[in-house]
Amino acid sequence: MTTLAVRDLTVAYGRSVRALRRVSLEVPAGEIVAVLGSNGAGKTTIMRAISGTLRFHRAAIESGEISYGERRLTGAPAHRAVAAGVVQAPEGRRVFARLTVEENLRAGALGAARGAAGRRDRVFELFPVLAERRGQRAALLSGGEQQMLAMGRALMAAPKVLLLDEPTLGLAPLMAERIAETIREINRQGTSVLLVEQNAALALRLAGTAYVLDVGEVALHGPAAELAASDEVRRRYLGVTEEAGPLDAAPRRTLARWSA
Ligand SMILES: Nc1ncnc2c1ncn2[C@@H]1O[C@H](COP(=O)(O)OP(=O)(O)OP(=O)(O)O)[C@@H](O)[C@H]1O
Repeated sequence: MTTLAVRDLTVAYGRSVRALRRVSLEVPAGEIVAVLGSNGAGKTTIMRAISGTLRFHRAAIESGEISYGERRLTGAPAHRAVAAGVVQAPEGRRVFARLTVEENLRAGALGAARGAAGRRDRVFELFPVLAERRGQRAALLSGGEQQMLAMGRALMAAPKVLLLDEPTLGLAPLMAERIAETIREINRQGTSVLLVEQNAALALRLAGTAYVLDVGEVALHGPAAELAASDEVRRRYLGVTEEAGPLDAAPRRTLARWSA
């Protein structure tokens, strides 16, 4: 079973902004792993480091390792990560606005042409609305549909590990819920998922394991259900106040701080 592993990763933008400090995390085969944290905590930077896109943001790995099974991905360019099976859905759902849905999907299969038709059919099964709109330009899709297309495009590269950066950002709750269900289904069909989310409640429901980043360091990590029950996570990331009182029926437990 192949694990995506990040070990002691330190990343800096230019010479002065150290965005990650000795971050370690693992995505075991078949799991959904969530990374939570407030603005600027370093969530996007982890994704960029794994997907080999730091260089486009004038950032570099100072120390540490990234590997997928036996393959060392530390500092590798994006195409090597993709070839290893580690694929990120486009950041900020950057679909090709002027291309049709189908053309966008075809673009995602570049480099993985064999079996592309079958994978496209699977994407259409996961997202029936994309099948209905296959001939339509991506610019005409709603925000949620564009997110579906971004995920569909990543799936066209036949990922073993799918990297998702804030897939529910800016979506209405119902649409966010549909995206969440699809992430679960993608995982059920055998793809591991590393999910970065500000929507901690949603991420903790989906994930088996979660990491909380705080100013570039892993502050907590452990089983998602335990994190969801911890006072600190509930207060800081789930918006639950101390005064929630008797109406607040969710289980409350004190969580020991895990070491990173
Ligand atoms: N292109 C960049 N140039 C310089 N500093 C950057 C750049 N991108 C991010 N940073 C800095 O790196 C740190 C981590 O940012 P990052 O975007 O990874 O956090 P994040 O947890 O994804 O936050 P958000 O939820 O706001 O996207 C922040 O201090 C941020 O200001």
